[in-house]
Amino acid sequence: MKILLTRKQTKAGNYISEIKEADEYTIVHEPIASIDLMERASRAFVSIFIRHFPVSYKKILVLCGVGDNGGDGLAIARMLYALGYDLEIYIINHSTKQSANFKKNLERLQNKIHPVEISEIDEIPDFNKNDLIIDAMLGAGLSRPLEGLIESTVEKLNESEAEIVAVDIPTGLFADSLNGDKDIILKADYTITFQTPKLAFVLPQNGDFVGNWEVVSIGLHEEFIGKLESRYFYTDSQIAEAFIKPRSKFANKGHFGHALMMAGSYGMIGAAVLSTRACLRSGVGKITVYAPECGYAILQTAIPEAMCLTDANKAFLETLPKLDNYQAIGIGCGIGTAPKTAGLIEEVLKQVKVPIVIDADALNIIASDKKLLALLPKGAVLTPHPKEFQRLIGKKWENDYEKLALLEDFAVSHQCIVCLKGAFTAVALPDGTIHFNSTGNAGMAKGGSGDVLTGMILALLAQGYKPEEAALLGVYEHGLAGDRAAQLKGTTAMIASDIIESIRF
Ligand SMILES: NC(=O)C1=CN([C@@H]2O[C@H](COP(=O)(O)OP(=O)(O)OC[C@H]3O[C@@H](n4cnc5c(N)ncnc54)[C@H](OP(=O)(O)O)[C@@H]3O)[C@@H](O)[C@H]2O)[C@H](O)CC1
Ligand SMILES: [K+]
Repeated sequence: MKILLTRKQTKAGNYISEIKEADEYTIVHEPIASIDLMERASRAFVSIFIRHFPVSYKKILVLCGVGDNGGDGLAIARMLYALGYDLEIYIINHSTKQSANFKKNLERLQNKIHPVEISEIDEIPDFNKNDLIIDAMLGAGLSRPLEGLIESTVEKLNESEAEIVAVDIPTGLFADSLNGDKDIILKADYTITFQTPKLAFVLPQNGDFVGNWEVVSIGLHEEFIGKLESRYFYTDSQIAEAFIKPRSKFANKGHFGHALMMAGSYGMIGAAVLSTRACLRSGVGKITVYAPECGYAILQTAIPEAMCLTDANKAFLETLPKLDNYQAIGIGCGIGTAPKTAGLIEEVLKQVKVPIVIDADALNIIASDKKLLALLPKGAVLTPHPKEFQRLIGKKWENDYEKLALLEDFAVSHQCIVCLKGAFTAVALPDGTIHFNSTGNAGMAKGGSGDVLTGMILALLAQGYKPEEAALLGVYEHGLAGDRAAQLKGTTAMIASDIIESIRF
């Protein structure tokens, strides 16, 4: 799914809103009247809302601004009222310019519900934990940080224990540009957003404001959206599943590649076990794990399906094995950063001729000797967590938007694929696009999860998936396996081995 922007810089240097353009195109070419598009959006919101909140759940306060977000609020209130919900409407008079759709929806209330107008700070009602707030104050039209009446309303809401559902975007949050440190932004518990995820929603710094969010289609013109030149994407099930290659009935193990996993050191053989097992669970034909000698008995016992080659060194990897017989190579999980291991990494980078996935200490080794960056093969898949990525680029970022710019820059300049791990793992491709992952959960923020991902990506590379596909599909399936594991064990209890046991292809 494309992530459409409300503030996109054109080649000429000015800014446009892709969402507004898609809106206008839909209105003219579907065709549909603007007020009917709002009706459709509001109905779509309600269809999701009623799944989460039954009629007698809580008293609902619908807080409306006077633009189209407020118009949505009025239409949503009318629809929920007709379904029997107990609600009050408050209009926050932040401006004297009411939008045409807002006015029309005010008329459509037909005196059935009488909105309370709020024009002064002392008229803002009290909010408490038995209230369910629908935030329709401001959405995609936010043009400056909050101030005055609307800022005070949001402050009061944030201090209350009321439960909050935002319409489209929590009030005060810029959809795809940086808020100031001191900006007041509504802390929503849920956000139901229209048509496209907003870039702000996938950035960790905004997690407190957006809460759990869901996208609902409002039927904007697909062909128009298809033609937009987007830089940001959201990997949903439709995109990920389209990559999956079916296994032919007459296939044999030779069709699915022979992978080499170079992993482990004394005290970290577990990383070799996890990554190798995850690789096997992800469809590889054969795997050889190359580990220091101390890992031999452990690996042969723990993973009978894998072949094991050992380095002469007992404790860490030192000597380059033959790389000829493999379709893909994985390197880095638990290898440590001994100087001799660093020498091995340099040799691998110089000699590798097949797709490669590089993780953990292999990345740290590259980061500590920047000349190795020049040896990164085109199309290499790198799987750093944020600290490892900071070491690679040699600097810290001030905010998540700067992080995205650095990520894009790195992937383009090194022509490689970077999977920056975290909630909504960001996969940057050599063409400069960034693809945020839709699966996964906080239970995966534990030792070993990254080793599992490396193994999964290695398996896909060995099976002949293009590096871009292997990264996007691997990250998606890894998160999905994590979500299944969380259902079985809970996010606190689940461990990396549970993720492996939940891989399903
Ligand atoms: N395609 C879609 O997704 C659709 C979305 N819909 C809904 O429409 C809103 C966007 O509506 P819009 O009218 O463009 O914008 P808002 O309602 O968010 O706000 C506009 C008004 O707010 C004023 N404004 C802006 N910033 C501030 C501020 N910091 N403090 C106070 N007031 C502010 C702005 O005034 P100006 O002075 O800047 O002119 C406007 O008056 C979208 O979010 C969806 O909810 C449609 O329903 C269907 C299609
Ligand atoms: K809102």
